[in-house]
Amino acid sequence: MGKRFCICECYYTCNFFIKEYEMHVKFVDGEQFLNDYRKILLSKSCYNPESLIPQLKKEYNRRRQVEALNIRQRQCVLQWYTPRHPHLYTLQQSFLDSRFLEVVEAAQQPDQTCEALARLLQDHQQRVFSFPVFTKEFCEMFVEELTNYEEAPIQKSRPNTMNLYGIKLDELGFTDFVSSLQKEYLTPITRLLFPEWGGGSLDSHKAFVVTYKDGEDVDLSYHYDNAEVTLNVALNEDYSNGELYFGPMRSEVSSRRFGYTHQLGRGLLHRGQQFHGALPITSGIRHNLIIWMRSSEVRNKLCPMCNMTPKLVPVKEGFGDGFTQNEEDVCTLN
Ligand SMILES: O=C(O)CCC(=O)C(=O)O
Ligand SMILES: [Fe+2]
Repeated sequence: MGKRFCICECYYTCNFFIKEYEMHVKFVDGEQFLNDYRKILLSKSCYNPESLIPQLKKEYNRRRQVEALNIRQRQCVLQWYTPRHPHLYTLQQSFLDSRFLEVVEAAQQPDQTCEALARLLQDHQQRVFSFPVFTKEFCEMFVEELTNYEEAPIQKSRPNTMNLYGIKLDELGFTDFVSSLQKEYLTPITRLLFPEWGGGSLDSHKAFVVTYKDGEDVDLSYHYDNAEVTLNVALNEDYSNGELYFGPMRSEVSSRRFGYTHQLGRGLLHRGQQFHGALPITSGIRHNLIIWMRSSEVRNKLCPMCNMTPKLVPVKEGFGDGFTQNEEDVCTLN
């Protein structure tokens, strides 16, 4: 039976990020917004919450048209953008660190256990693991490709509401690359490390590159991802500070924190619902590849963004937000 990818209806009104006040809000209209948030905004010294409404309205309208915009953007890239390194767009084993290939092979052994595999990885705290992913040569060429795209006179959409700078990899044409990486190399590992988060049934992703740079974004607020499992790979290291820090899972209460310093080519795997943030960089530019990996089996039961049974809205192209619906259940009005 065919499956259609979907978003949850909450996408249209929930989790609008207000960077100045580091807040996620619900936005249906100005009246609801002021009723719900005036007090809390005042407590954060925001004396004119009305002034936030235009930017929220703009985001509300963008989300209503996002599918059409994405399709148009991709067509524009296909028509106008000349890749600097075309061979990078198809994943090749030579891009991958030999130690990563060894881990993948070990993970595929019939009797492999989570504990034995975890011993081959660097086990930080709270089930956050790291291991080499890409070669230095690949990272350098990939950053050249991203910079070339960034400089091309084409309008770009931004990764998500929290990251205002960076590149969406679907738009640039890396969807198949990321799907192969997820299916052939990462799933054998996540299947063992995160079984309860659909590590063995990851069936879609949202991948982007975050860029931190003086004068643009320099850090990232504390948050959890719209993902079951996240891979975060450092693509360069010529910058200072900008460490990642982790807190508890969304469902836990704990003030425990630990930090992680990125290393070129090294990837970090963590559960999407584990709180984390990035400290400010103080010089240079930091590029990281982020893959939000999704399991429809898990998220179809509970939307991680509204924490309710998702209200499914099918999309025409792409993975939506990783929810699925049986083709025959899709209600077609046109
Ligand atoms: O900057 C980083 O290393 C983390 C980025 C991140 O957590 C995200 O984009 O979801
Ligand atoms: Fe994140």
